[in-house]
Amino acid sequence: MRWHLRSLPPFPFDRARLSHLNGRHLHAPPGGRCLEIRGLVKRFGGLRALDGLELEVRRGTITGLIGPNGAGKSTLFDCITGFTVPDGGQVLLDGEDITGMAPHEVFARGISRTFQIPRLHRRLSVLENLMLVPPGQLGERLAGPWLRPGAVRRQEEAIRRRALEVLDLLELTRLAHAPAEHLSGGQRKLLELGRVMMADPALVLLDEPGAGVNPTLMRTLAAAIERLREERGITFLVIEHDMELVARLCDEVVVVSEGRKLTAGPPDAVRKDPAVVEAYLGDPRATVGVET
Ligand SMILES: Nc1ncnc2c1ncn2[C@@H]1O[C@H](COP(=O)(O)OP(=O)(O)OP(=O)(O)O)[C@@H](O)[C@H]1O
Repeated sequence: MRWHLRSLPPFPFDRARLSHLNGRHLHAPPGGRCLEIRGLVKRFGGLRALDGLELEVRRGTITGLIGPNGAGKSTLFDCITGFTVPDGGQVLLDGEDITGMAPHEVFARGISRTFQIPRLHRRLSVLENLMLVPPGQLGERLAGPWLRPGAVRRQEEAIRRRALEVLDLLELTRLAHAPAEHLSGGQRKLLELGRVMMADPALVLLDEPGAGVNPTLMRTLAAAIERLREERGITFLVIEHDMELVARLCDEVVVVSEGRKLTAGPPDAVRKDPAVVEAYLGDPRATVGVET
C-alpha cells in the first residue's frame, strides 16, 4: 500500500529535499512549455465562449489572464480542469494531451485550481479544510483505522503538521480552529490557496484571487504566490481584474477577448496596448488599470 504523504517535506520548501518526490515539475527545467492551448473551442448554444483560443504558459512563470467580462477566461479554466469538455482544440500539459479528461485525472496530473467564489467546507474548521485535501488517506478507508491504527495516526500527524505549516505561511494560524464560514472573504481566498498548497501541484489556476481582498491580505496572498513560484517552481495562470496585482505578480500577461487571444507580453506593454484598451474600454486613448 502506498503511503506517499509520510514523505512530504516541511515548509519552508527545499528543492533538494523534494527531489525524491515524483512531481514532474521539480525535475522539469524552468522556461519550457508547461501548458499549451491549441485552437480551443467551446460553444454554449449559438455562443462561442472560446473561439479557437491559442496560448502558452511557460514553466515556472506567473502568467496573468485578463480580458473583459465574458471574454471566456473562466470557461478556459473549466476546459483545462475537466469541468467542461471543449468542442474542439487541445489542452497539453508538459506535452501530454489532457483534453476532455475528468477533473480527478487532471488533478492527479498536478493541476489545481481555485474558484471566483471559494469552495470550502463551511462548517469544518480552517485546519480540517486543509487536512481533507491530500487524496488516498488511510483513515478514510473502512478498515484502515482497525487494521493499521498506527499507520493511520502517523499519516494524520504528517498531514496535520503540513497543514499547520501552510497556515503559518498564510498567516492564518490564529484561525486554525474557526469554522470556515466565520472567515472574511479575503481570508477564504487565502484558505483556498492553502488547499491548493496541500495538493502539491505543478500548475495552479487562480480565478480572481484579488477580488474582495483587502490590501493587507492581498500582500500576504501575493507573497505566498511568489514564494511558491520561487521555492517550488510552481507555475501559475491567474485570472485577475486588478491590474496593480497583475503588474506586481506576473511575468507575462495574455489578453483574451471574445474567446480569442488578443495579445500577450509583459504587463506594462500589454496595459498600454491600444487594442487591449479598446477591448476593455472601447477607447484606444485610455490606459487599463492604474499607473505604477
Ligand atoms: N454554462 C454556461 N452556459 C451558457 N453560457 C455560458 C456558460 N458559461 C459561460 N457562458 C457564457 O460564455 C461566455 C464566457 O463566459 P466566462 O465566464 O468564461 O467569461 P469570463 O471571461 O470568465 O468573464 P468574467 O470576467 O465576467 O468572469 C459568457 O458570454 C458567458 O455568459
